[in-house]
Amino acid sequence: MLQFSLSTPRASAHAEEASDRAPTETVVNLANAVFNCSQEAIVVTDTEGMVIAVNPAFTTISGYSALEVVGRSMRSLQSGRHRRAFYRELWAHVAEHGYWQGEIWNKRKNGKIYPALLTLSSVRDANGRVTHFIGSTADLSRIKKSELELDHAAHHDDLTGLPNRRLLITHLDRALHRAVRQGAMGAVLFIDLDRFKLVNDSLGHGAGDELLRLATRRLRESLRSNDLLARFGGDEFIVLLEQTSPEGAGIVAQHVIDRLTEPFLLPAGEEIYIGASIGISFFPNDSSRADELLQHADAALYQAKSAGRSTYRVYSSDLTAVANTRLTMEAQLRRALERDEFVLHYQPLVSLTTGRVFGLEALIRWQDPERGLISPADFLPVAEETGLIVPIGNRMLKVAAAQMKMWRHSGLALDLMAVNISPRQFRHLDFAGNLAATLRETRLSPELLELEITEETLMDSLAATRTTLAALKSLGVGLAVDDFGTGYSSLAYLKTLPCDTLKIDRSFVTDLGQDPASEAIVTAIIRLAECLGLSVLAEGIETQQQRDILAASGCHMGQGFLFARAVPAHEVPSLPGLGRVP
Ligand SMILES: Nc1nc2c(ncn2[C@@H]2O[C@H](COP(=O)(O)O[C@H]3[C@@H](O)[C@H](n4cnc5c(=O)[nH]c(N)nc54)O[C@@H]3COP(=O)(O)O)[C@@H](O)[C@H]2O)c(=O)[nH]1
Repeated sequence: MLQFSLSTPRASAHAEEASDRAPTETVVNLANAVFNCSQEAIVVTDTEGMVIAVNPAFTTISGYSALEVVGRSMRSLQSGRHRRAFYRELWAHVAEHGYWQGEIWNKRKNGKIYPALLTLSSVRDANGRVTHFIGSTADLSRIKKSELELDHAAHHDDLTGLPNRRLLITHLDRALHRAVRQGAMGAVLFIDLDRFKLVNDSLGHGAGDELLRLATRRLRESLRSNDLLARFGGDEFIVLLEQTSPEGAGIVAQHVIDRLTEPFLLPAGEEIYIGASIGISFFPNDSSRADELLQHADAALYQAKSAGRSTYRVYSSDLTAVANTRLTMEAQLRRALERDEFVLHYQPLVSLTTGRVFGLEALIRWQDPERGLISPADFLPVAEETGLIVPIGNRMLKVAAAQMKMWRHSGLALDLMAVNISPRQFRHLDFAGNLAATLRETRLSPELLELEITEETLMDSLAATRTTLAALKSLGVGLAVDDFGTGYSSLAYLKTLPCDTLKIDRSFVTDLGQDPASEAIVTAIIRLAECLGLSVLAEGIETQQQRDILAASGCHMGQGFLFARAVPAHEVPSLPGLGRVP
């Protein structure tokens, strides 16, 4: 162990003070202990920079033993990363202030360069003459590594490793400046995975995460190495293309869609089909602000989704108006939900042979205080798109169940309350639990409630549908396939679902008596229902002729304007054909 006694003026003064209280030998021993036990590398040089002593921490950090460096010039230990001017300034500071502190690059014996915090002090004798220099360095490699890791974590997405929204904005800002400077065109592609939420909701978040990783890989493979791919959040990705053209961006968008439309094989063996919709905005033409460009691409994405998904759309200024309307509508729907402005109207379900009203279909309306009664076609698409349909639908389910309970209690001869369930509501993880709570709260017998689920929703994700239907069925409610005939039902699959009723879509009923093809389809649906042991009900009956054809073909239940339009709750007790329990 090297022995070294500190002898700076301050140290001397302290030593003298201390000598009044403790023997000088003790102070020297303490100084030795500090020198030898310090975790910082300490190097003592003479005024020419020749190393006189180093402590054990120096050996640990640098890899040099004391024997290897003592007697050598400090210069031989420099990293070579700093210019001469840097050292000139450093020594000038030491000369003026007696010390210098700052970050510096050092070199280990194995040649590796590492960052260190150096404190360099001059040591003066009793006459104020500089006798030595002491350099004390703390190795900053670990701290720097943590800083880098933290920086990476703050700017990248954990799951996919892609740049996150923050880093994207930084890149987009720079790309915008470059485009303006160079007079070039760039594009922002806003990508949303189609049907991703369905996978997440039905197969769980683990499967969803895996799908996002696989999708990321495909996206990377679809792009050039200098295109930026970022995860914007959830199932949304952004691609930033520089030096491109409308044709070029269109080709990239189509290629991305094609690649994401190919099936994905999850590790658990499920084969998943998703696809993607893309909105494109161009810079600097559409905007020279990053946030606006993203908004524009998002508006175009909305158009792509509305156009049937798995396609792309390019932003045009008219889209801003459309997006604004959608945003306004979303805010209005939220407020309407808070203020309880959604109401149900009820359309009678009628026996085609006797004309008796045996049930009701609950149909939502928005009672806006200023605009009056708003039809579901005008607000349900936005409610579905934004997910607001879940709380709205659940509220309506509860209102319908409570109302049915009350009407039954008051003696109305009603055997069925049919309620429409939206695709998103049906796929929501908590749907069956919510329904169970509604049945408990309203104390309605479950067999009096029938859930109408469209054929399209049922055919969307077969495995998940089966699980949800089984959960609903176990609660004892009835299940009807709504708009039957408009989807692409696999009859083999339909046979295995626990459904009770097929509702023939209005489009086939409308043409009855005029179009033999519609008559043939309706007859086929009625026969199919018979074979599957299901009830059949025809929607949209408007004429006596339609009613007669349906009844003659074996369909004995129906609804439509011929009998009654949907009416507010207070009109239900006086509906013609609605009896009372004797
Ligand atoms: N998720 C939910 N969806 C709902 C809810 N309430 C309604 N809806 C869906 O909105 C769509 C439009 O509904 P609406 O404007 O109420 O139209 C219904 C009937 O008024 C209409 N109908 C009934 N008979 C006739 C007829 O003879 N002619 C004619 N032109 N239209 C008629 O059909 C609609 C009922 O359709 P269906 O549900 O398929 O039985 C509609 O798709 C509703 O499903 C809700 O609470 N939640």
